[in-house]
Amino acid sequence: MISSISELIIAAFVALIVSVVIRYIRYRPSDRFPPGPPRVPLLGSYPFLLALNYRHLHRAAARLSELYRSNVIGLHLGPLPAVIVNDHTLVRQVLQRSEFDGRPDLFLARLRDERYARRGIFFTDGESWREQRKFFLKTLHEYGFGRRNDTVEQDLESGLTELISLLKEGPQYEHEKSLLNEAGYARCPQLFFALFSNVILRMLTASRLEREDQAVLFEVGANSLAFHRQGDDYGLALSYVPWIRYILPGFSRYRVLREVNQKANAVIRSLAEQCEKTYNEADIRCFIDAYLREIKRTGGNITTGSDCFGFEYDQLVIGCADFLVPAFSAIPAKLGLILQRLVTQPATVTRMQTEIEQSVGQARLPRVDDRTNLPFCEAVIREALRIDTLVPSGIPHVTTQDTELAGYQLPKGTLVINGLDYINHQEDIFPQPHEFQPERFLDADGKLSLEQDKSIPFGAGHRVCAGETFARNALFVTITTLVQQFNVATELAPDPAQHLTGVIRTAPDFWIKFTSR
Ligand code: HEM
Repeated sequence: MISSISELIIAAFVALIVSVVIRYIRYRPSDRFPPGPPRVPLLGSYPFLLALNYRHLHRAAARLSELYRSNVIGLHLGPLPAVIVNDHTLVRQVLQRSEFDGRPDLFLARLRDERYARRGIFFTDGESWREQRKFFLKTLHEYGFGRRNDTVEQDLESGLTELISLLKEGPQYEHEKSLLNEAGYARCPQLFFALFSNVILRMLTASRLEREDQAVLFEVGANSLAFHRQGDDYGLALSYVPWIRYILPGFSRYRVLREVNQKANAVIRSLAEQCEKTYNEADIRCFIDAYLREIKRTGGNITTGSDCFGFEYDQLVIGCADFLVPAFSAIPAKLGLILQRLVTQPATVTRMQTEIEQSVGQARLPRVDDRTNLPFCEAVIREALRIDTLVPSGIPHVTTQDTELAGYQLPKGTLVINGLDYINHQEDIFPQPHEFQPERFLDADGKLSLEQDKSIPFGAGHRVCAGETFARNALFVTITTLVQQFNVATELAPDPAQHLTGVIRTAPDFWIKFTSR
């Protein structure tokens, strides 16, 4: 009798546990939450994504859209409810509606800061983000960021002249030796580490580094690229279960990520200290001076470590990193992807060269102003930005209130992943989406048609990429200069299927031959 009662209790207990586990696994925040995979304790739906495609989570997400026949997928990343939006119209809505302007609190972002606080522009939100983004953009704009500006364009041209000399005459300094091999092939994307960071450096500090002093730029560039490559589309499991760093410091990639960020921050800190030493209220020379003035004005020099912040030193460091890191690695990575497309498209290169010949000639290098005169070259870069979307899943947003999307209910705090790579290959908008066709952005007269370019490589709305204009100008001037001066070839035909997905898409390091024309 006793034993049958205890068996009954055990059976009831097991049934209870099983039902709790099933309810946990199948949990949805509401009946109107989008369809999607179940979740497991701690990691949420991460293991299902990894099982579908552990190298490229945006492709796993595309597969989920097929499996659930839905362009909005509901799931959990760690404990957080999340949706993946794989539809052009809906992504536009997300980017335009202010209740989607939040950023999730990711540990990947926190580990960039000395005190693990949320700092910078990329990964912050609310009033602090709004105030800081406005200040950074307005002040950097004064120093030429994101607009036509003679100093910026001269700096770009100086950098390109140094690059041409390196490619034509070979390395002159120790740090340049690893950029070219004995057969004269150049290493990509490392070749471009100094080019754009040096331009941003002038805006931040009022001076650029001469060619002989640029070793530090190549070092920080390598760290920035490592940061971008070590992440994944959604910020790694480490972002959602930060304590796994104590158990698996290597596997979770905590150690390497923390280290590369600390190295980059140390360089920025020393730049800020140099500006501080010669700071003169009556002579504001650069962005860092302007920021230091703001720190003094608001009395905010003491770094609080709290998530609400104003003008303070740590914010200066991470905020500057938000502009330097993409200049170090996002634009070089994108250049690598464009060059890989060009080496397999000789007819495209010839057409670009003819256009440059007719409009610019050989006597001078192409300039930002030429963007309107070289519609085919501009279309090539736009097509490259579309086909190899640099940030395949955008940067995650988060809902700041309960809301709905396409009839689905999303609670406040839902992570929103914009499938930028998915929508930039949406067949109804970009016919033959996997074909490289710059002509898709030209009208019948061969003029660039912005209306026909519905791609969204930089996001849009309030959180649109803060460096879009700078990046577009930099890519245009660099690619047209290289094509004007050189023919390009690689030993092995590059294969887009080999691309790596971290925070951004990169081609694995490769060697490219620039032959003078
Ligand atoms: C080809 C190059 C680049 C591409 C494709 C790109 C793309 C993007 C994308 C997709 C986002 C996220 C938008 C969103 O949250 O919806 C972003 C954000 C951002 N980008 Fe870029 N980016 C590039 C280069 C740059 C450069 C060169 C800079 C600075 C010098 C920069 C600075 C930023 C900043 C600060 C944000 C965060 C904006 C915010 O959250 O308010 N980016 N970028």
